[in-house]
Amino acid sequence: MAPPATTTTTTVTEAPAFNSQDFQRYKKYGKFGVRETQPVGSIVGDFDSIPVIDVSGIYSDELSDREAVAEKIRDACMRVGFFYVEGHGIPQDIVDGVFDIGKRFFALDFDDKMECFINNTPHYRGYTPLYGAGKANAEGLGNANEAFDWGHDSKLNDDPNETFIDPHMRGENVWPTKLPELEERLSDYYRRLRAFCRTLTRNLALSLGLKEDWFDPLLTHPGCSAVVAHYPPQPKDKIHFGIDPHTDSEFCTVLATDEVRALEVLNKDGIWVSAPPRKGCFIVNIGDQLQSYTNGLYVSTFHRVLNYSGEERYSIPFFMSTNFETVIRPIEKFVPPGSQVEYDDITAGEMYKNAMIKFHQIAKKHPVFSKYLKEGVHDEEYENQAHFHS
Ligand SMILES: O=C(O)CCC(=O)C(=O)O
Ligand SMILES: [Fe+2]
Repeated sequence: MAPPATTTTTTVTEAPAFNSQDFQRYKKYGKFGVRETQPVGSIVGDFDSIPVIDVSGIYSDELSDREAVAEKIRDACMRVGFFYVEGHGIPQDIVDGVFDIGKRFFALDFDDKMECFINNTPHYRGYTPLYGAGKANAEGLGNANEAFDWGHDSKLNDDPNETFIDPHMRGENVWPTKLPELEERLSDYYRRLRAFCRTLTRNLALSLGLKEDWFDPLLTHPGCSAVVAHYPPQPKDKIHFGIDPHTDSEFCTVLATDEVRALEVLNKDGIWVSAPPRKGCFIVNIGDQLQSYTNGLYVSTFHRVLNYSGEERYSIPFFMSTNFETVIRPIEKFVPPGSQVEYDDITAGEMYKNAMIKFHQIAKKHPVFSKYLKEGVHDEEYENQAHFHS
Protein backbone atom coordinates (compact mmCIF):
# COMPACT_ATOMS: atom_id res chain seq x y z
CA MET A 1 0.00 0.00 0.00
CA ALA A 2 1.11 3.55 -0.68
CA PRO A 3 1.58 5.65 2.48
CA PRO A 4 -1.46 7.75 3.33
CA ALA A 5 -1.28 11.16 1.70
CA THR A 6 -0.48 13.94 4.10
CA THR A 7 -0.73 16.93 1.77
CA THR A 8 -4.08 18.09 0.46
CA THR A 9 -3.48 17.94 -3.27
CA THR A 10 -0.91 18.53 -5.94
CA THR A 11 -1.34 19.31 -9.56
CA VAL A 12 -0.39 16.30 -11.59
CA THR A 13 -1.00 16.19 -15.29
CA GLU A 14 -1.87 18.38 -18.24
CA ALA A 15 -5.22 17.45 -19.72
CA PRO A 16 -5.27 15.85 -23.12
CA ALA A 17 -7.19 18.05 -25.56
CA PHE A 18 -10.70 18.14 -24.20
CA ASN A 19 -13.51 17.44 -26.59
CA SER A 20 -15.92 20.32 -26.24
CA GLN A 21 -18.73 17.92 -27.13
CA ASP A 22 -18.23 16.52 -23.67
CA PHE A 23 -19.21 19.87 -22.22
CA GLN A 24 -22.29 19.91 -24.45
CA ARG A 25 -23.37 16.38 -23.67
CA TYR A 26 -25.96 17.08 -21.03
CA LYS A 27 -26.70 20.67 -21.87
CA LYS A 28 -30.30 19.75 -22.47
CA TYR A 29 -30.59 18.91 -18.77
CA GLY A 30 -29.92 22.47 -17.73
CA LYS A 31 -27.02 24.85 -17.90
CA PHE A 32 -24.54 22.07 -18.15
CA GLY A 33 -21.91 23.71 -20.33
CA VAL A 34 -21.39 26.07 -17.45
CA ARG A 35 -17.68 26.54 -17.92
CA GLU A 36 -18.22 27.75 -21.46
CA THR A 37 -21.01 30.10 -20.55
CA GLN A 38 -19.64 31.67 -17.37
CA PRO A 39 -18.91 35.40 -17.63
CA VAL A 40 -15.36 36.74 -17.59
CA GLY A 41 -14.10 36.86 -14.01
CA SER A 42 -16.10 33.80 -12.99
CA ILE A 43 -14.64 31.76 -10.14
CA VAL A 44 -15.73 28.44 -11.67
CA GLY A 45 -12.81 26.04 -11.89
CA ASP A 46 -10.46 28.44 -10.09
CA PHE A 47 -8.64 25.92 -7.92
CA ASP A 48 -5.42 23.95 -7.72
CA SER A 49 -6.37 21.91 -4.66
CA ILE A 50 -9.58 20.47 -3.22
CA PRO A 51 -10.89 22.26 -0.09
CA VAL A 52 -11.29 20.36 3.17
CA ILE A 53 -14.44 21.15 5.21
CA ASP A 54 -15.25 19.99 8.73
CA VAL A 55 -18.98 19.38 8.42
CA SER A 56 -19.67 18.36 12.03
CA GLY A 57 -21.62 21.63 12.41
CA ILE A 58 -24.39 20.30 10.14
CA TYR A 59 -25.59 18.20 13.10
CA SER A 60 -25.66 21.17 15.50
CA ASP A 61 -28.87 22.64 16.94
CA GLU A 62 -27.30 26.11 16.62
CA LEU A 63 -28.10 27.84 13.35
CA SER A 64 -24.80 29.72 13.51
CA ASP A 65 -22.87 26.40 13.47
CA ARG A 66 -24.82 25.21 10.45
CA GLU A 67 -24.31 28.55 8.72
CA ALA A 68 -20.57 28.41 9.29
CA VAL A 69 -20.43 25.11 7.40
CA ALA A 70 -22.80 26.36 4.71
CA GLU A 71 -20.56 29.32 3.94
CA LYS A 72 -17.60 27.03 3.23
CA ILE A 73 -19.74 24.65 1.23
CA ARG A 74 -21.04 27.50 -0.92
CA ASP A 75 -17.55 28.59 -1.91
CA ALA A 76 -16.46 25.01 -2.66
CA CYS A 77 -19.57 24.28 -4.75
CA MET A 78 -19.33 27.48 -6.81
CA ARG A 79 -15.59 27.32 -7.41
CA VAL A 80 -14.58 23.64 -7.38
CA GLY A 81 -17.60 21.34 -7.27
CA PHE A 82 -15.53 19.02 -5.05
CA PHE A 83 -14.64 19.10 -1.35
CA TYR A 84 -13.38 16.73 1.33
CA VAL A 85 -15.64 16.29 4.33
CA GLU A 86 -14.34 15.48 7.78
CA GLY A 87 -16.52 15.23 10.88
CA HIS A 88 -19.20 13.41 8.88
CA GLY A 89 -19.99 10.99 11.70
CA ILE A 90 -19.76 7.69 9.76
CA PRO A 91 -17.41 5.38 11.70
CA GLN A 92 -14.30 4.30 9.78
CA ASP A 93 -14.87 0.63 10.62
CA ILE A 94 -18.18 0.75 8.73
CA VAL A 95 -16.40 2.08 5.65
CA ASP A 96 -13.59 -0.45 6.07
CA GLY A 97 -16.17 -3.23 6.35
CA VAL A 98 -17.52 -2.30 2.91
CA PHE A 99 -14.03 -2.31 1.43
CA ASP A 100 -13.42 -5.76 2.97
CA ILE A 101 -16.60 -7.34 1.69
CA GLY A 102 -16.09 -5.67 -1.69
CA LYS A 103 -12.65 -7.26 -1.98
CA ARG A 104 -14.18 -10.64 -1.12
CA PHE A 105 -16.74 -10.15 -3.85
CA PHE A 106 -14.13 -9.24 -6.47
CA ALA A 107 -12.11 -12.32 -5.45
CA LEU A 108 -14.97 -14.64 -6.50
CA ASP A 109 -14.72 -16.58 -9.76
CA PHE A 110 -15.67 -14.63 -12.86
CA ASP A 111 -18.78 -16.73 -13.51
CA ASP A 112 -19.98 -16.30 -9.91
CA LYS A 113 -19.70 -12.52 -10.34
CA MET A 114 -21.32 -12.66 -13.78
CA GLU A 115 -24.35 -14.29 -12.18
CA CYS A 116 -25.12 -10.63 -11.24
CA PHE A 117 -24.14 -9.19 -14.65
CA ILE A 118 -25.32 -5.57 -14.66
CA ASN A 119 -26.45 -5.72 -18.28
CA ASN A 120 -28.92 -8.45 -17.33
CA THR A 121 -31.07 -6.08 -15.27
CA PRO A 122 -33.19 -3.41 -16.98
CA HIS A 123 -32.28 -0.85 -14.30
CA TYR A 124 -28.53 -1.59 -14.27
CA ARG A 125 -27.78 -3.17 -10.93
CA GLY A 126 -25.09 -5.74 -10.19
CA TYR A 127 -21.65 -6.58 -11.54
CA THR A 128 -19.70 -4.71 -14.24
CA PRO A 129 -16.71 -6.76 -15.39
CA LEU A 130 -13.25 -5.25 -15.92
CA TYR A 131 -13.20 -3.24 -19.21
CA GLY A 132 -16.95 -3.87 -19.53
CA ALA A 133 -18.26 -0.26 -19.40
CA GLY A 134 -17.42 3.31 -20.39
CA LYS A 135 -16.03 4.59 -23.67
CA ALA A 136 -14.53 1.89 -25.90
CA ASN A 137 -10.84 2.12 -26.82
CA ALA A 138 -9.37 0.88 -30.13
CA GLU A 139 -9.74 -2.74 -28.98
CA GLY A 140 -13.37 -2.20 -28.00
CA LEU A 141 -12.56 -2.31 -24.28
CA GLY A 142 -13.86 0.17 -21.70
CA ASN A 143 -12.71 1.47 -18.35
CA ALA A 144 -10.03 -0.38 -16.38
CA ASN A 145 -12.27 -1.15 -13.43
CA GLU A 146 -14.74 -3.76 -12.24
CA ALA A 147 -17.67 -2.72 -10.08
CA PHE A 148 -20.74 -3.77 -8.13
CA ASP A 149 -23.80 -1.46 -8.19
CA TRP A 150 -26.75 -1.44 -5.82
CA GLY A 151 -29.36 1.15 -4.91
CA HIS A 152 -32.91 2.10 -4.04
CA ASP A 153 -35.28 -0.85 -4.17
CA SER A 154 -38.29 -2.10 -2.24
CA LYS A 155 -36.16 -3.36 0.66
CA LEU A 156 -34.09 -0.19 0.99
CA ASN A 157 -37.04 2.14 0.62
CA ASP A 158 -37.85 3.94 3.90
CA ASP A 159 -40.91 5.88 2.75
CA PRO A 160 -44.20 4.21 3.72
CA ASN A 161 -46.07 6.42 1.21
CA GLU A 162 -43.82 5.67 -1.71
CA THR A 163 -45.58 4.97 -5.01
CA PHE A 164 -42.41 5.02 -7.12
CA ILE A 165 -44.25 6.05 -10.24
CA ASP A 166 -41.22 6.69 -12.45
CA PRO A 167 -40.62 3.44 -14.34
CA HIS A 168 -37.03 3.98 -15.47
CA MET A 169 -35.08 2.76 -12.48
CA ARG A 170 -37.76 0.63 -10.86
CA GLY A 171 -36.52 -2.78 -9.80
CA GLU A 172 -34.78 -4.84 -7.16
CA ASN A 173 -31.10 -5.20 -6.37
CA VAL A 174 -29.30 -8.39 -7.34
CA TRP A 175 -27.00 -10.21 -4.93
CA PRO A 176 -24.45 -12.98 -5.50
CA THR A 177 -25.31 -16.48 -4.24
CA LYS A 178 -21.68 -17.11 -3.30
CA LEU A 179 -21.42 -14.14 -0.88
CA PRO A 180 -24.66 -13.88 1.09
CA GLU A 181 -23.22 -11.34 3.58
CA LEU A 182 -22.82 -8.77 0.81
CA GLU A 183 -26.45 -7.69 0.93
CA GLU A 184 -26.53 -6.95 4.65
CA ARG A 185 -23.24 -5.05 4.68
CA LEU A 186 -24.02 -2.93 1.63
CA SER A 187 -27.60 -2.28 2.73
CA ASP A 188 -26.38 -1.00 6.08
CA TYR A 189 -23.89 1.30 4.35
CA TYR A 190 -26.60 2.54 2.02
CA ARG A 191 -28.91 3.51 4.90
CA ARG A 192 -26.13 5.36 6.73
CA LEU A 193 -24.99 7.27 3.64
CA ARG A 194 -28.55 8.18 2.70
CA ALA A 195 -29.07 9.62 6.19
CA PHE A 196 -25.83 11.60 5.90
CA CYS A 197 -26.84 12.89 2.46
CA ARG A 198 -30.23 14.05 3.72
CA THR A 199 -28.53 16.09 6.46
CA LEU A 200 -25.87 17.38 4.09
CA THR A 201 -28.57 18.42 1.63
CA ARG A 202 -30.21 20.57 4.30
CA ASN A 203 -26.90 22.37 4.61
CA LEU A 204 -26.63 22.66 0.82
CA ALA A 205 -30.08 24.31 0.86
CA LEU A 206 -28.91 26.71 3.57
CA SER A 207 -25.79 27.46 1.56
CA LEU A 208 -28.03 28.43 -1.38
CA GLY A 209 -30.14 30.79 0.72
CA LEU A 210 -33.09 28.39 0.58
CA LYS A 211 -35.08 27.11 3.55
CA GLU A 212 -33.13 24.25 5.07
CA ASP A 213 -35.94 21.79 4.36
CA TRP A 214 -36.39 22.94 0.75
CA PHE A 215 -35.23 19.64 -0.77
CA ASP A 216 -36.84 17.40 1.90
CA PRO A 217 -40.01 16.65 -0.13
CA LEU A 218 -37.79 15.53 -3.01
CA LEU A 219 -35.90 13.12 -0.78
CA THR A 220 -38.68 11.04 0.76
CA HIS A 221 -37.58 7.96 -1.24
CA PRO A 222 -34.44 9.26 -2.93
CA GLY A 223 -33.06 7.35 -5.89
CA CYS A 224 -29.67 6.83 -4.35
CA SER A 225 -27.31 4.19 -5.64
CA ALA A 226 -23.80 3.12 -4.81
CA VAL A 227 -20.87 1.26 -6.25
CA VAL A 228 -17.92 -0.69 -4.90
CA ALA A 229 -15.22 -0.36 -7.52
CA HIS A 230 -11.88 -2.09 -8.05
CA TYR A 231 -9.19 -0.47 -10.22
CA PRO A 232 -6.22 -2.74 -10.93
CA PRO A 233 -2.89 -0.96 -11.45
CA GLN A 234 -2.49 0.39 -14.98
CA PRO A 235 0.67 0.60 -17.10
CA LYS A 236 2.03 4.15 -17.27
CA ASP A 237 3.01 4.03 -20.90
CA LYS A 238 -0.48 4.67 -22.23
CA ILE A 239 -3.64 6.40 -21.14
CA HIS A 240 -6.31 3.83 -20.47
CA PHE A 241 -8.70 5.36 -18.01
CA GLY A 242 -9.82 3.71 -14.78
CA ILE A 243 -12.83 5.92 -15.50
CA ASP A 244 -12.76 8.32 -18.40
CA PRO A 245 -13.51 12.02 -17.90
CA HIS A 246 -17.12 12.53 -16.89
CA THR A 247 -19.44 14.42 -14.60
CA ASP A 248 -21.77 12.56 -12.25
CA SER A 249 -25.38 12.74 -13.36
CA GLU A 250 -26.92 12.70 -9.87
CA PHE A 251 -27.49 15.36 -7.17
CA CYS A 252 -24.23 14.81 -5.34
CA THR A 253 -21.71 12.03 -4.74
CA VAL A 254 -20.08 10.98 -1.47
CA LEU A 255 -16.95 9.01 -2.26
CA ALA A 256 -14.94 6.80 0.07
CA THR A 257 -11.47 5.93 -1.20
CA ASP A 258 -8.74 3.65 0.06
CA GLU A 259 -5.17 4.93 0.39
CA VAL A 260 -4.27 4.83 -3.29
CA ARG A 261 -4.08 8.10 -5.23
CA ALA A 262 -5.84 8.00 -8.60
CA LEU A 263 -8.71 10.51 -8.78
CA GLU A 264 -8.18 13.76 -10.71
CA VAL A 265 -10.43 16.80 -11.11
CA LEU A 266 -10.42 19.27 -14.04
CA ASN A 267 -9.86 22.96 -13.31
CA LYS A 268 -10.53 26.00 -15.50
CA ASP A 269 -7.04 25.93 -17.01
CA GLY A 270 -7.52 22.37 -18.26
CA ILE A 271 -5.19 20.98 -15.57
CA TRP A 272 -6.11 17.71 -13.90
CA VAL A 273 -5.74 18.34 -10.18
CA SER A 274 -5.12 15.30 -7.99
CA ALA A 275 -7.64 14.52 -5.24
CA PRO A 276 -5.50 12.24 -3.07
CA PRO A 277 -6.95 10.13 -0.27
CA ARG A 278 -7.35 11.84 3.11
CA LYS A 279 -7.74 9.62 6.11
CA GLY A 280 -11.22 9.66 7.66
CA CYS A 281 -12.62 11.95 4.94
CA PHE A 282 -15.16 11.45 2.21
CA ILE A 283 -14.87 13.37 -1.04
CA VAL A 284 -18.15 15.08 -1.97
CA ASN A 285 -18.84 16.33 -5.47
CA ILE A 286 -21.74 18.12 -7.09
CA GLY A 287 -23.62 16.25 -9.82
CA ASP A 288 -25.59 17.39 -12.86
CA GLN A 289 -28.91 17.41 -10.97
CA LEU A 290 -27.78 19.98 -8.41
CA GLN A 291 -26.06 21.97 -11.14
CA SER A 292 -29.41 22.09 -12.95
CA TYR A 293 -31.40 22.99 -9.81
CA THR A 294 -29.04 25.91 -9.22
CA ASN A 295 -28.93 26.91 -12.89
CA GLY A 296 -25.19 26.42 -12.94
CA LEU A 297 -24.33 28.29 -9.73
CA TYR A 298 -23.01 25.03 -8.25
CA VAL A 299 -20.78 23.14 -10.64
CA SER A 300 -20.72 19.51 -11.68
CA THR A 301 -17.02 19.17 -12.37
CA PHE A 302 -15.28 16.77 -14.74
CA HIS A 303 -13.15 14.14 -13.10
CA ARG A 304 -11.37 10.92 -14.05
CA VAL A 305 -9.47 8.00 -12.54
CA LEU A 306 -6.00 6.89 -13.65
CA ASN A 307 -4.45 4.28 -11.40
CA TYR A 308 -0.72 4.64 -12.09
CA SER A 309 0.12 3.79 -8.45
CA GLY A 310 1.20 0.21 -9.06
CA GLU A 311 -1.32 -0.85 -6.36
CA GLU A 312 -4.80 -2.33 -6.46
CA ARG A 313 -7.27 0.49 -5.75
CA TYR A 314 -10.81 0.32 -4.34
CA SER A 315 -13.39 3.08 -3.97
CA ILE A 316 -17.05 3.39 -2.94
CA PRO A 317 -18.99 6.21 -4.58
CA PHE A 318 -22.47 6.82 -3.12
CA PHE A 319 -24.65 8.73 -5.58
CA MET A 320 -27.49 10.70 -4.08
CA SER A 321 -30.43 11.50 -6.33
CA THR A 322 -33.77 13.12 -5.64
CA ASN A 323 -36.85 10.83 -5.78
CA PHE A 324 -36.79 9.20 -9.22
CA GLU A 325 -40.07 10.79 -10.34
CA THR A 326 -38.80 14.33 -9.61
CA VAL A 327 -38.53 16.54 -12.67
CA ILE A 328 -35.14 18.21 -12.70
CA ARG A 329 -35.33 21.90 -13.53
CA PRO A 330 -33.71 25.11 -12.26
CA ILE A 331 -35.20 26.61 -9.09
CA GLU A 332 -36.84 29.93 -10.00
CA LYS A 333 -34.67 31.91 -7.63
CA PHE A 334 -31.58 31.05 -9.72
CA VAL A 335 -33.04 32.09 -13.05
CA PRO A 336 -32.43 35.78 -13.75
CA PRO A 337 -35.69 37.55 -14.65
CA GLY A 338 -36.33 37.53 -18.40
CA SER A 339 -33.62 34.97 -19.18
CA GLN A 340 -34.20 31.79 -21.12
CA VAL A 341 -33.13 28.54 -19.54
CA GLU A 342 -32.81 25.38 -21.60
CA TYR A 343 -33.95 22.20 -19.94
CA ASP A 344 -36.05 19.18 -20.75
CA ASP A 345 -38.81 17.93 -18.51
CA ILE A 346 -36.79 14.90 -17.57
CA THR A 347 -37.17 12.95 -14.35
CA ALA A 348 -34.28 12.04 -12.12
CA GLY A 349 -34.96 8.37 -12.92
CA GLU A 350 -34.83 8.89 -16.67
CA MET A 351 -31.72 11.05 -16.46
CA TYR A 352 -30.05 8.39 -14.40
CA LYS A 353 -31.13 5.54 -16.63
CA ASN A 354 -29.93 7.34 -19.77
CA ALA A 355 -26.52 7.80 -18.18
CA MET A 356 -26.42 4.09 -17.32
CA ILE A 357 -27.48 3.05 -20.82
CA LYS A 358 -24.66 5.09 -22.34
CA PHE A 359 -22.15 3.78 -19.84
CA HIS A 360 -23.04 0.12 -20.41
CA GLN A 361 -22.83 -0.22 -24.19
CA ILE A 362 -19.55 -2.18 -24.33
CA ALA A 363 -21.04 -5.42 -23.04
CA LYS A 364 -23.44 -5.50 -25.97
CA LYS A 365 -20.58 -5.29 -28.45
CA HIS A 366 -17.59 -7.19 -27.07
CA PRO A 367 -17.86 -10.99 -27.38
CA VAL A 368 -16.17 -11.66 -24.02
CA PHE A 369 -19.18 -10.04 -22.31
CA SER A 370 -21.99 -10.34 -24.83
CA LYS A 371 -22.08 -14.12 -24.51
CA TYR A 372 -23.44 -13.64 -20.97
CA LEU A 373 -26.35 -11.45 -22.09
CA LYS A 374 -29.88 -12.71 -21.53
CA GLU A 375 -32.57 -12.04 -24.11
CA GLY A 376 -35.51 -9.71 -23.53
CA VAL A 377 -34.18 -7.80 -20.50
CA HIS A 378 -34.09 -4.34 -22.07
CA ASP A 379 -36.51 -2.21 -24.02
CA GLU A 380 -34.16 -1.98 -27.00
CA GLU A 381 -36.14 0.70 -28.79
CA TYR A 382 -35.98 3.02 -25.76
CA GLU A 383 -32.33 2.20 -25.12
CA ASN A 384 -31.24 2.91 -28.67
CA GLN A 385 -32.92 6.29 -28.58
CA ALA A 386 -31.47 7.14 -25.19
CA HIS A 387 -28.02 6.06 -26.33
CA PHE A 388 -27.96 8.07 -29.53
CA HIS A 389 -29.72 11.13 -28.16
CA SER A 390 -27.51 14.14 -27.23
O1 LIG B 1 -13.24 6.02 -7.85
C1 LIG B 1 -13.20 7.25 -7.87
O2 LIG B 1 -12.31 7.88 -7.30
C2 LIG B 1 -14.21 8.05 -8.62
C3 LIG B 1 -15.31 7.24 -9.21
C4 LIG B 1 -16.23 8.06 -10.06
O3 LIG B 1 -15.92 9.14 -10.46
C5 LIG B 1 -17.56 7.54 -10.39
O4 LIG B 1 -17.81 6.34 -10.15
O5 LIG B 1 -18.38 8.31 -10.91
FE1 LIG C 1 -17.72 10.24 -11.01
